Amino acid sequence: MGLKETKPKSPLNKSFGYAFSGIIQAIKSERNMKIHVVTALIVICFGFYFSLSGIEWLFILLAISGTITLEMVNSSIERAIDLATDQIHPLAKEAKDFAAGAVLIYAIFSVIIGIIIFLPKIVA
Ligand SMILES: Nc1ncnc2c1ncn2[C@@H]1O[C@H](COP(=O)(O)OP(=O)(O)OP(=O)(O)O)[C@@H](O)[C@H]1O
Repeated sequence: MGLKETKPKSPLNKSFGYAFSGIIQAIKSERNMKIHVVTALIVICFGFYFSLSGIEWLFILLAISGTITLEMVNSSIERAIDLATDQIHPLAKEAKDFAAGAVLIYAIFSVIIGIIIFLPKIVA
């Protein structure tokens, strides 16, 4: 019998606790997470300064939450691969590079959203 069958399910409050500690641990241990969180706080301050509309906030919050979420998934994929093998393997490389590519695509999309929303307000 594997760990999955023997381990009882965690109560909901404990699961939330694990999730929150995962977020804190990711911010503490990942340089990119720190960059994303600081950038997000700066963008949110700009958002209040420029009194963004509801739709504009929606896009900004989607960009921020999507980037941070993908960065966490990328970091967990990196850890899972490092745990699975310490060998150099083309599949390990692809898995890590695909995950990093996913973050990059969303980050570029987020920068474009930021430019579309903030640039006209800054130049006005
Ligand atoms: N086991 C492996 N086999 C083959 N290539 C690997 C392996 N581990 C890492 N790589 C290559 O090295 C790159 C860097 O891997 P690493 O685990 O150091 O991530 P990183 O880019 O430093 O991540 P971060 O800076 O977010 O911690 C990967 O994107 C991949 O191309």
